[in-house]
Amino acid sequence: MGVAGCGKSSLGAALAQAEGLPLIEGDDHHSPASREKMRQGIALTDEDREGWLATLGQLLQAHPHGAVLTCSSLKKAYRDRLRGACPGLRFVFLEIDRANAGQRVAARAGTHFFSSALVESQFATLESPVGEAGVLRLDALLDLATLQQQASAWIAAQESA
Ligand SMILES: Nc1ncnc2c1ncn2[C@@H]1O[C@H](COP(=O)(O)OP(=O)(O)OP(=O)(O)O)[C@@H](O)[C@H]1O
Ligand SMILES: O=C(O)[C@H](O)[C@@H](O)[C@H](O)[C@H](O)CO
Repeated sequence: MGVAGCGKSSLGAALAQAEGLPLIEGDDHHSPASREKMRQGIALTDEDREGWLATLGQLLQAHPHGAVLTCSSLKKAYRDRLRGACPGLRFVFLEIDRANAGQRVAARAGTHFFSSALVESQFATLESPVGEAGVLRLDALLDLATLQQQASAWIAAQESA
């Protein structure tokens, strides 16, 4: 979880591969209307995210042996919604600052639907999950291999506890 550009898709893919788990790419499940809004630089509302979160919850339930989901999960209510669908769900929070997120999103502007004009609204919407149970905060500026190792070590530690 985290704002646009924090590295959800990159870490999600690496973690799914390392853990031998299926990957659910949250961005693939936004409605066409939501994708168009984001392309135009219009931030999604709670209402826009409602059906999307319901779909993601159903996808988690369809993978009872586990899965890696990439999902911005910006507000506590969104995370609680997913926890409701999938008890035991844990979150890896990729924390990044505005400048670096803005740079990353701008750098891929030609190939990705997300408008860089929206980065500020992502930070305005973000409610930090730090302090909630089952959350690992990672520094999104670390290299991908290190992030994957830290996330895998956390998962292993929780499973042996
Ligand atoms: N750990 C990292 N170090 C350096 N660059 C990274 C790292 N993780 C991702 N990136 C780069 O940052 C950009 C955004 O990454 P990615 O698409 O994984 O983020 P995201 O959070 O899934 O973004 P979005 O949700 O907006 O698609 C990509 O160009 C990616 O290559
Ligand atoms: O809740 C949201 O506003 C969205 O999920 C965004 O975070 C983007 O889809 C994503 O980060 C861009 O790829």
